Amino acid sequence: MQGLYPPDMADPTTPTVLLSDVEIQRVVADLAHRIAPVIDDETVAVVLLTGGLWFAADLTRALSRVGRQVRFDALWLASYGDGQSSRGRIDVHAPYQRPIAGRRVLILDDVFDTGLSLAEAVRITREAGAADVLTCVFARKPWPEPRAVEPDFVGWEAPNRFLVGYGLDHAGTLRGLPDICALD
Ligand SMILES: O=P(O)(O)OC[C@H]1O[C@H](OP(=O)(O)OP(=O)(O)O)[C@H](O)[C@@H]1O
Ligand code: HPA
Repeated sequence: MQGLYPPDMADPTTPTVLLSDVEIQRVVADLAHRIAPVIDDETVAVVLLTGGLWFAADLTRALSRVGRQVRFDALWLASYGDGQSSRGRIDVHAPYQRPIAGRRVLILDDVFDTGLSLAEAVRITREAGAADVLTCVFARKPWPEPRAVEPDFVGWEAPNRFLVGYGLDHAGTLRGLPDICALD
């Protein structure tokens, strides 16, 4: 890929579009309708940085449009580094900014793959004293065995391919693609 977007079909390394930005916004709006009845304005939406940023920005605005003005915080976790498979160890780069003890928390992430990142986020959140922990991922990838924690809300069941765009990166690149694409 030569930095061109939309894709140059003659380039064999061009990411294949799996879900367009228009379809992404439909999925986000649908998630907001499903989530709104189980949260209130005291709920803390928590983005898992870095990849969850784009989804969390869209979902919190979609929630606002259906009447939910959530609080907001971030947890900065990393497990993939620059590779295409999980290192199996989660590094916590930044903890919560504000106390969440006694609050309902809605954890938001771009993709659920091995499930390790979400499980660690849930563990940290419970340990910080949250009253209740809900989880929502934009995309869930298939996995051969049961994962420790399944998300409460899933926007899109993704194929088992390496995804980029809408926050998903390849070694820090391609997060800003408006569509979700497969690189393999
Ligand atoms: O279910 P898992 O196998 O844990 O994979 C999902 C996690 O992997 C990515 O994060 P990454 O560690 O690459 O950091 P990033 O958010 O900076 O991309 C993604 O944003 C999820 O948080
Ligand atoms: O398919 C993926 N793409 C980018 N980052 C990821 N982290 C887990 N799975 C993926």
